[in-house]
Amino acid sequence: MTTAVANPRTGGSGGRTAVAAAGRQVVKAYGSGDTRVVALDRVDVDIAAGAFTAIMGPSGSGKSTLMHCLAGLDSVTSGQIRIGDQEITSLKDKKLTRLRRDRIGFIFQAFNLLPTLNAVENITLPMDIAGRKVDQRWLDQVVETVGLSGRLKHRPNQLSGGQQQRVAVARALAARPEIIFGDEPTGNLDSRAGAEVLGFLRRSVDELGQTIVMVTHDPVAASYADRVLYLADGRIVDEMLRPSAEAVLDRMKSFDTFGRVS
Ligand SMILES: Nc1ncnc2c1ncn2[C@@H]1O[C@H](COP(=O)(O)OP(=O)(O)OP(=O)(O)O)[C@@H](O)[C@H]1O
Repeated sequence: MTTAVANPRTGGSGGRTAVAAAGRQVVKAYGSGDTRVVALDRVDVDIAAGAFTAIMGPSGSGKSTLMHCLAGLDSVTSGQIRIGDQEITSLKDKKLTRLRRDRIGFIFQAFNLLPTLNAVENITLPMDIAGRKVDQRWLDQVVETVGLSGRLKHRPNQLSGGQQQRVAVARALAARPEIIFGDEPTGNLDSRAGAEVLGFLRRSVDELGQTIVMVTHDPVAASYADRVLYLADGRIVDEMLRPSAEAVLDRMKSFDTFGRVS
């Protein structure tokens, strides 16, 4: 597997690495006049296919906004967003909804499982809604990868938090989306359950070829990624390849110091 990546500052394609999603000169501003906040300030970014990318940065730096814009959950003020070869900023609502449904997976901090459905019904729900046939072999592989084989008939309230999050991970993987976006996907799990879920995400990249983008505050979570992008004040200010938790923590501290003295 390649972990080669593009340079977010130049927007280059990183050689032959396939790009799963890209932003060009993305600006996102909220409000107007005195209350105008520029959450993203001309961001150029390429997300490598088949790789695990973490987005980090201080609170309010624009992490969630960037993820929501890349995923087509939020509109941009100006600039372009591409999912694969599809430019999405010009798409009408209906087409965008369909693209999100068919090509993108989401894992949020709240698991968003339906309490009346068992684990496997929750996992296949998006495909059932989309009227897509479930690929049983793939489903078995995903369930095996996330270690849920013995829990498929359990409803969410019969599962631990970590198991529920694994159901949410399996739900995102099962539809074989081109790209999965996670917003603090392990944010409310204890460290052991969080490590398990991150291990599954890592395996899905290594063994299933999945592309994952994850927003996180946690250096340990970021260390599971191939590449960490650092945001500050709505700009990508740095990146780290093959990060270790210690190196990520050190980088965060240096930004912190910089932020306070500047
Ligand atoms: N709906 C909104 N209306 C107005 N301002 C917003 C809105 N959403 C976000 N912002 C502002 O945009 C900036 C970036 O917010 P964003 O949530 O992307 O940051 P973040 O890095 O994800 O923060 P955190 O780590 O605290 O979740 C912040 O200054 C925030 O106050």
